[in-house]
Amino acid sequence: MTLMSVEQLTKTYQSTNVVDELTFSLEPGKCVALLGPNGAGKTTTLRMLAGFIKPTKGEIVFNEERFSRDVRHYVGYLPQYPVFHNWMSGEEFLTYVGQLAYLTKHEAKAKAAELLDLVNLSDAKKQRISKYSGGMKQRLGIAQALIHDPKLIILDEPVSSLDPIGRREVLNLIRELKKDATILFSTHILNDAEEVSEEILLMHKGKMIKQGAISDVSETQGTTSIHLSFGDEPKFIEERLKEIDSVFNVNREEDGFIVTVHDINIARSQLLDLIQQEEWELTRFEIGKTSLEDIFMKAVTE
Ligand SMILES: Nc1ncnc2c1ncn2[C@@H]1O[C@H](COP(=O)(O)OP(=O)(O)OP(=O)(O)O)[C@@H](O)[C@H]1O
Repeated sequence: MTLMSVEQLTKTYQSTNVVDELTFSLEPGKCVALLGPNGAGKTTTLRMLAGFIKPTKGEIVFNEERFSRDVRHYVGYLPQYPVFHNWMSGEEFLTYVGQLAYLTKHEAKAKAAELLDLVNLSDAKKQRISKYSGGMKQRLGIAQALIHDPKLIILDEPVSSLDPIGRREVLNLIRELKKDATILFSTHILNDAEEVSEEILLMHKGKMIKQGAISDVSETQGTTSIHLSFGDEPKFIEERLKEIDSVFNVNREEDGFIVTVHDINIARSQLLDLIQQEEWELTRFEIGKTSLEDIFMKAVTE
């Protein structure tokens, strides 16, 4: 079953399609990372999905039905630059937000306590928000997005501006939340995507250039690399390596060679046979997988 499907979603500003015919769907219970460099159109996409701006063209369908109510009933949203009333305490702020979401004061207080516990801020609930660290503010922002028990949680760059401690706190929280929620978050930091999400949507210049499970996306990119170093560089080594049929490419590096190969098992034995036969002094033989970073760089520079 699909939680949300998006078809040909487009936003045009001054005759430029900053979001250009995106089609994808979100499955319930998954954590999906929307990746892309600055200006790719991530924020604009998320704002349309969260119901804050209208698409120029295209369709957003929730739970296989046309929205019967305003999409904001189903979606919790943390903007890239959340604004808080810094003079309030975390507890006061969440109670206030709860009342804005039509909870009674009593319900709002109970919900605030539940959420403060969930985002690990119970100990700081009486502190003014102005005293919170960046990570604490982001966690409060996430709690605010959860006030009406949304089906989908959308987080715009939730960790990009945080120091390593804040980043860790928020990534841990996302990992907790994804146990029983569907999360879509944007980032330009690939490690964050690899760490907590199962799927990626990769955007560039408004277009979707790659999408799918992280494992599939890395595998479909095909090649694997082997880093080789030698004590004394053997003569004609580059030519000799290129002669091997499973070798796809050889690049010279400062400390040896990066050999990209088609089939790692065949390449490993062919390379080791050659090295043994020639008695080359091998000092390093390291297999590397194509990382999400490589895929990203390849996709955005194509
Ligand atoms: N209201 C607007 N009017 C005109 N252009 C806009 C508007 N909002 C966004 N844009 C343009 O749309 C493009 C995509 O912006 P968007 O903020 O969605 O990108 P992003 O991927 O979120 O980037 P970042 O990581 O920098 O936030 C940019 O070129 C931006 O200048």
